[in-house]
Amino acid sequence: MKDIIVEIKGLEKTYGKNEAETKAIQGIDLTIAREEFVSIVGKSGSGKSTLLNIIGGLERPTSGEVQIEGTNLFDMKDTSRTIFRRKHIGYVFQFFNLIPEMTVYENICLPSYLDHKDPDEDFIQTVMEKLGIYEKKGKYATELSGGEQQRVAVARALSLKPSILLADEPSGNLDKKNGEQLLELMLLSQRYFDQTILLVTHDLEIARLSQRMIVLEDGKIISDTALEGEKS
Ligand SMILES: Nc1ncnc2c1ncn2[C@@H]1O[C@H](COP(=O)(O)OP(=O)(O)OP(=O)(O)O)[C@@H](O)[C@H]1O
Repeated sequence: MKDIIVEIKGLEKTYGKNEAETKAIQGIDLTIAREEFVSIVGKSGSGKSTLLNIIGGLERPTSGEVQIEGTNLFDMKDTSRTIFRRKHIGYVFQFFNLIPEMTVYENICLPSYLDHKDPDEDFIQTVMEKLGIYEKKGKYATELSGGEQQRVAVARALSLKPSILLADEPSGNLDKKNGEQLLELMLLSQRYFDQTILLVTHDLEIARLSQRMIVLEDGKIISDTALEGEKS
């Protein structure tokens, strides 16, 4: 039995009340093994982002349990959860959320600064080299192309060596070529840094490159399929 890194039981998330009530997640049980690359697909409004945000500790479920590396994410205080998240989980958003007034290097080090830690310079250099952005280190985020900004966002998500990388439509704003390149980078990062990756995408071609595809509909898992993926 492989080591389990994410374990979700009886997850429910309801937004609003009465007529405005939306059941975004309706009873999800899910187990993810260490170093798995899982894609989450489904129509708009099926609950993909909500699920990812709950796993990432950004949103609290209405009921149910989320264990990350054996720790119950919502049993701890908000401040402890913030620290836990930074240590274990890297997040790549669709809109890269880079700080324009900071250089590439400073953006990548931001999670370390927030954690009052000295950035691991050697590790960050390796990540930048692997992602092909080392020579852009002193540039400002606004001086980069969309694909480069996305790679900076991935490097920032990796900077504290999280065991889990969550990515919400990371290729959503990129053209096909850059979207595929980003996927390759994520596969590379999975290999180099022994990561578990959860990727939300509406692009089935991209999802097919993962090792396991989960389909959501109306906040429920309607299929969960092992794929060949790229990793042997
Ligand atoms: N903060 C919120 N308040 C109220 N309803 C919300 C909120 N966030 C999401 N929802 C609702 O929950 C449902 C699931 O939304 P979610 O964003 O998880 O879907 P999604 O599959 O990621 O969609 P998309 O592919 O369009 O991003 C939708 O009906 C949405 O309108």
